[in-house]
Amino acid sequence: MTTTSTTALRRPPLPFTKMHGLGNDFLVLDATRQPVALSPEDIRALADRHFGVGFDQLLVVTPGPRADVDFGYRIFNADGSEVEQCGNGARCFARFVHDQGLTDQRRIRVQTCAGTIVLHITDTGHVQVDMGMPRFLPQEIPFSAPAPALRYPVAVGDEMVQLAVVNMGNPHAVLRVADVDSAPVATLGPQLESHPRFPARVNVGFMQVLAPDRIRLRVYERGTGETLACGTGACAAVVAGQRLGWLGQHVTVLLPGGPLQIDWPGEGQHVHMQGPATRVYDGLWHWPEAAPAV
Ligand SMILES: N[C@H](CCC[C@H](N)C(=O)O)C(=O)O
Repeated sequence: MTTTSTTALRRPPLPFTKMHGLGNDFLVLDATRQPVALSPEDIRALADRHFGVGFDQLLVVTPGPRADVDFGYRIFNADGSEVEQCGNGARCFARFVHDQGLTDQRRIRVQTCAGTIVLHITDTGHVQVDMGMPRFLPQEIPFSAPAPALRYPVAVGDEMVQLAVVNMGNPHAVLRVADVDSAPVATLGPQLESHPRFPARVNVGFMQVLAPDRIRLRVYERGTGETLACGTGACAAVVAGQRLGWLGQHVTVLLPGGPLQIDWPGEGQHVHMQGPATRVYDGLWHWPEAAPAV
C-alpha cells in the first residue's frame, strides 16, 4: 500500500499584507505574482480573529483585465461573500501596489466588478479616490419599492424606520439618528442587513448630522458587521444627506476609526473620498493540516 506524505497534500504557505483604512482592516493578496484560489470556507478561516489572521475584508490585486486599466481588484467580506466595492480598501490598494513596486504611478486606474475607479496618491501620503457616480433607483440598489423616493418607510419588527438608499457600487441604507453613540447599531443593523426588501442584503449607515459640513457615522456592514470605518458608507451618507437638504458639497465624516473627507458636487457627478491607508505588517499564512480522522 503506498502512503502519500501529508506534506505532499499541504497547500503552500500564503504571503499576505495586513492593512487598514481608519481601522477597517484588510488582508491583501497579490495575485499578479502568485496564483490565488480561495474558497468561501478558506476566506472565512483566514478572517477568523482567533484561529486565522482576522480582517473585515480580503482584497485581491489582479493584473489589469484591459489595456486602459492598471489593475483588477476583487473584494471579499469576512463571511466569504464577494462584493462590488470597498472605499477604504481602494485607498489601501493604492498604497499596496505602490509600496510593492507594482507601479510607480501616483494615478492608478482599477477595475472592480462594479466598474472602474481612479486612485490618486497625494503628496501627504493620503489617497484620493474617485468613487464614481451614486445611483438611487430602487432596482439599482437593489431595493423593493413601488416608486423612487428620497426616503422610504421600512417596517422592522414592530418599528417603522425611514431609510435613504444609495448604490456606491455596493448597496447602502442610511438612516438619520440624534446620537450615533446610542444608535441601535447592534440590533437594527443586522435586522436591516438581511431585510427581505434588500435582495442582495445591504450595508446600514447610522448618521448624526452635526453641521452641513460635518457628520458622525457608524456602519453595520453587509457580510462583516459593524466596522471602525466604511468608505462607501461615508460616501452614501453624504450623498443621502445632501439629497435630503441636510448637507453641503464638502463633508467631514467622523467615523469611530477617524475622519474621511467626502465631496459630492451633486446629481450626475462623481463622489470623491480622501483619507489615509496604513500598512501594518507582512505575513505568511500556513494552512492548517487536515484534522486527523477521529
Ligand atoms: N461590506 C461591504 C464591502 C466593504 C465596504 C467597506 N469596507 C468600505 O470601506 O467601503 C459590502 O458588502 O458591500
